[in-house]
Parts: sequence; structure tokens; C-alpha cells
Amino acid sequence: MSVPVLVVTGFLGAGKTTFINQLLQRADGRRISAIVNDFGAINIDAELIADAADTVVGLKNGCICCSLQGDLLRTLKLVLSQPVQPDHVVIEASGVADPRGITETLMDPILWHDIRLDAVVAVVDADEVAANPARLRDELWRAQVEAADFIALSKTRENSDEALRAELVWLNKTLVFETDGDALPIEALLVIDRPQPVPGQAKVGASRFTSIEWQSSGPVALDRFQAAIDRLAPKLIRAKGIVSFVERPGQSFLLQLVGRRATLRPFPKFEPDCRLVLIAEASVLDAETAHAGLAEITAS
Ligand SMILES: Nc1nc2c(ncn2[C@@H]2O[C@H](COP(=O)(O)OP(=O)(O)OP(=O)(O)O)[C@@H](O)[C@H]2O)c(=O)[nH]1
Repeated sequence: MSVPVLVVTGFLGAGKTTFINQLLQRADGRRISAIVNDFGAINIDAELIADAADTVVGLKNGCICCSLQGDLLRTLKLVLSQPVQPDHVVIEASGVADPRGITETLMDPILWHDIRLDAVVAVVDADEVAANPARLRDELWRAQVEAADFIALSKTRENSDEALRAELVWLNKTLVFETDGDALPIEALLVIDRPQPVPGQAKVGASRFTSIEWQSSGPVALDRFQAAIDRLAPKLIRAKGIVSFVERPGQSFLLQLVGRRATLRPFPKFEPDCRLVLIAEASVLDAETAHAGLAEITAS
């Protein structure tokens, strides 16, 4: 029996990891393995996927829709060769991925008998689209939405945009549910049969984005950290990381920044060292400027 695979796609910071955690919490005894791709060199998402997953494998420093396609195949083989096979595999694409690159990889002959693609879900950030309506015309955003069988609308409590809903209807994406409110239609997500994708379609490249990693050994000063992030934030699409502050010994914090919104929440595990991933359009922020800004956090 082939193992069904669910691909979760969506723009940077849309809420893919949050959605997968909701799915895992409702797994009802199903064994679900998760493969999580972070575009940056530091894989934070794999850590944020709840312990509820049967196995979590992180693939970092590249995108599984293009440069890491071979790694995805090898990881799938590994996941499927466990003594007890999973009932489902969930793949979290990176926010810069064109899901067509992933669905094509899943059709590779070396996996034909082992897996089958069951559904692609696109998580769409209603709040971000309301704040930035140009997103509706973004070619990557559209590639992700168009490749999806289901749309999960996130952050609808903050903002629910009629133009977005109209666009989704126009794109014929009717099975829409809201991660903020609706109960997750887990049965529909995990058992659907879908037509297999057509190989060879042109894909949107991830080279449009740049990912900047920053690490420091030991806690940093809160005011410097905030000042550096405030300065860089207008140029960022996404930032996330685990940080600790000299002012708060023994406590780590999870930074989440998506568009205009940033949150800093206590992280359940203490990690004295800090690590951060920033993602921006390559035309808006270069690595040198970003590193110079981040260096101010630890400058003496
Ligand atoms: N209010 C609200 N916040 C959400 C929702 N979904 C996600 N978030 C928040 O949005 C931020 C990003 O969520 P993630 O789940 O990490 O997004 P992601 O798509 O996995 O991010 P990348 O992998 O970096 O592209 C976090 O601060 C989440 O808590 C939602 O439905 N409502």
C-alpha cells in the first residue's frame, strides 16, 4: 500500500507550521511523519512542530522545490524505511517554494510504489493580503494557490479581506476553511484522491529571495536586539528565531515576524545561544547590509 502524502505550501510566514501543528494535534492515533523545509540554514520549523509527529525531519539551507529535490527523495525513502511505516507523510514546503517542483519530485519512479500525492494545501494569510493587496498579483503567491486543492485561510480574526475571498473563488478554490475558526477537515485532508500532476510545467524560482542567518553565543541585550530588528523590519518579509536576553536569565524567546507584525513569546526550552533567520526580497535587502545591522546587537 502506498503512503499518502500531503503537501502544505504557502507564502513566507503564512502559517504553515501552525497549520501542521493543528493537524498533528487532531491525528487521532494516525502515525504522521513530517518533513519540514526551511529556506535558511537554521531549521526552526522542525523544532516548532509538536512532538505529536511520528517523525520530524528537517531539510534546511535551500528549497525542496529546486536545489534540494534529491534530498527530499532520500528523506522520503528514509521515512518510509522505518520499522513501522507512517500512515501519512506531511511535507511543509518552504515559503519560497513553487509546489509544482515538489509534486513533480513525488512522481519520481523510485517512489512510485511507495507514496502517492493526496493533496496540496495552501495556507493563505488573510491579514497580510489585506495589508498588501499587491500580493494577489505576486507570481509565487499565485503559483502556490493555483497548485492547491484546498485553501486554509489563516489570521482571519485580524483581517478578512473580501478581495482575497473573491480572488480565491475566481481561481476556483472553493474548499476554503479558516485556521482561526473552522474545525480542521482532517478526514478530507488526509484521504482525498487527486489527479496526479502534469510534469514539466514552468516553475517560479526561489532566487528572488535572500535568507540571512545570524547566531550569537550567549544571551544578548534586549534593547540592542529590538533596535536592530526595528531598523531591519521594514525590509523584511519574514524573520524567526530563538533568542535569549541578559535581562531574562534562564528563559529563551521565540521571535516571529511576518510583514508588519512581530511577536516575542517565551520558548518552552532554554537555549542560551541565539539564532535567527531573516528573509527578504533580494532586491530590497542584501546580506552585507543585514549582517551589518545585526552586528550592532553584539558590538562592544
Ligand atoms: N492570529 C493568527 N496567527 C497565526 C495564524 N497562523 C499562524 N499565525 C502566526 O503567524 C506567525 C507565522 O506562523 P508560522 O506557522 O510559523 O508560518 P509559516 O508559514 O510556517 O512560516 P515560514 O515557514 O517561515 O514560511 C506565527 O507568529 C504564528 O503564531 C492564525 O491563523 N492566526
